[in-house]
Amino acid sequence: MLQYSMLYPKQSVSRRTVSMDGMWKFCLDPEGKGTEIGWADGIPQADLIPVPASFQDFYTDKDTREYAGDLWYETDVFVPEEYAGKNVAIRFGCATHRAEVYLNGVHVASHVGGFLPFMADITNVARYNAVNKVVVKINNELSETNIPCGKTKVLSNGKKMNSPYFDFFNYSGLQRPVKLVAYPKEYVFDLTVDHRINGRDAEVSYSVVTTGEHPVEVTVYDEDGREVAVSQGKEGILHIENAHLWQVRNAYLYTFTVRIKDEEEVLDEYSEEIGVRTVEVKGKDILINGSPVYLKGFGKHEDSDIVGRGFHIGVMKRDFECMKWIGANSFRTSHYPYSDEIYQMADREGFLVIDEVPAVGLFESLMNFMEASTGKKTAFFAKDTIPELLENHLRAVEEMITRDKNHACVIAWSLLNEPETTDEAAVPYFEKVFARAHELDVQKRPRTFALIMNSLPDTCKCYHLADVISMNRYYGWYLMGGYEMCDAEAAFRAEMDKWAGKDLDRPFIFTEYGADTYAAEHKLPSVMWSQEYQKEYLEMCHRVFDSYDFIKGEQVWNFADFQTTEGIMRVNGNKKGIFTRQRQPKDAAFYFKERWESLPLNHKSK
Ligand SMILES: O=C(O)[C@H]1O[C@@H](Oc2ccc([N+](=O)[O-])cc2)[C@H](O)[C@@H](O)[C@@H]1O
Repeated sequence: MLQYSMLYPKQSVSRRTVSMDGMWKFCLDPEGKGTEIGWADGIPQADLIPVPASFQDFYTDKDTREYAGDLWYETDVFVPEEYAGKNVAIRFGCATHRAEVYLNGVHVASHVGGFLPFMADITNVARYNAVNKVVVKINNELSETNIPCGKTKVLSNGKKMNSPYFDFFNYSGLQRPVKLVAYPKEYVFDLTVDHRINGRDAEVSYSVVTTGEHPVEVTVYDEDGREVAVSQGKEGILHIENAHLWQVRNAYLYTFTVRIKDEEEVLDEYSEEIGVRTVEVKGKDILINGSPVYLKGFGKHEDSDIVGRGFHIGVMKRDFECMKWIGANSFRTSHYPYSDEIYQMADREGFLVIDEVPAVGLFESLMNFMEASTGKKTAFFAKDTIPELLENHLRAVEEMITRDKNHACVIAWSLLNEPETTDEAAVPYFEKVFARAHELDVQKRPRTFALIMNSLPDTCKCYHLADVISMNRYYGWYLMGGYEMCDAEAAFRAEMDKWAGKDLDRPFIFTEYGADTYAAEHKLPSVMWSQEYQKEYLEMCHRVFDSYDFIKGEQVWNFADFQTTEGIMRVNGNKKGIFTRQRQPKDAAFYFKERWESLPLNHKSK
């Protein structure tokens, strides 16, 4: 069985989960000698550090914050006697960017890719009714053979440094919850659902994978706990009469319970909350339950003070409250799949999510700036690193879709952010990635990728593969900013006119547009970086959006200010937030609230 294909860990009559979050031992390994000198058995001189969290922002010295290389975590976990005879595993929400896991000195798991969960099966290695030592070796170096892309430099003092081909800070470590899980030998390994609406009723086709031959029963309960459908067998169709559909910002979640039965005995039971809805692209529209929607929302990051990219349940709650207040209905998980809990909350709150794989930096340049807008070619897809990169990319697509396929909130897969698309060599690479997503998703959700500034109607070789065309555009910021705004608008319209001329009969959305804004800066008349300029810039973009009927969404960059690599293009972070990093509104937030509360859900469609 695949290590990564797993249902989110939950308790039930047959399953146990115990949180392993808390203070773990932690140390850096700049010489990369830990494995050789036996750290798998236990790490030396360890500091204590919170899990989940990025390690970088706790410390007060730069060498730690900027550290590139191996880092080690260790904790003790008590495995109860009652788990003996079951499958026992440790589930890591993520380990950024690659990990080796040891239990009592024995290697139990490896994982590459920093933003998706994996399991370490410890059934045969664990000591039962005893304390067990868990050691995790993580490496946070960037390369061109793994996503996200970048490189590792060595400075003249011998220290390594990450040099990302993207702007967000390379936060790393055990950034998401870690859980000890126990489940029966014969267990529910996977559940997949697909929805069809039939008048007032819904038909949910499902398939269940188990590790044994005993019969399977699937029961659906409504929000009041009433049984509304039941079906026998590993595959089948659940008929829900008078179905309560999951709607945008008006969610309804049924509980789907899968039971493996031996006569009357329940061998395993697993429940998941699932919204019943359909997603489809038809002509220039994105349809949810057959009705057109206009996306209003954000590109986001998992990013906050102190914990960095670490999952924090309070930050998640505040983000959703801010998004509800402002009248948003959607977000993109730029530039990596987020922690599971965020999709659960989006399901509950009725948000539409564009789920993005960590394929960012597929364009060689320092932080992706400037050069990208000049039309520079880096022949990225012609490099000899491409076969290995593709393999890692395809696996991330597979792990993301496997993890997120049942979430009602997920309405599209974003398969790359701002790759180089001006070279023919990109085409076969894109074809493989797009084909894999289509093949893996039974719901056949629309696939997209975010087009960088120089991916233009006459230069982009890959847009034909996207079911929804997602544009990242910075006219009036990176191009023709400030007093040149009138030319920026003209150039923006000229590009959109060319797209219109192609008559693609497909929806376009804006997945990025934005202007860096210092929350403390006011200026009349405006200058770039002032709050007044951010609003003028946004008004210009919205004038353009509102002029084209095929534009079916706007996700401004970014929800909040976020930490980046330092450099002359960033003032201690990217300041394009509509909210500050502390999640307080800039002036533009009030402007968005007014606009989004007045735009109907079917804006520009009938
Ligand atoms: O710069 C930004 O704020 C954001 O824009 C995007 O990157 C660009 C950078 C420069 C240019 N350009 O020079 O045209 C275009 C795009 C990235 O997707 C995003 O991660 C980043 O934070």
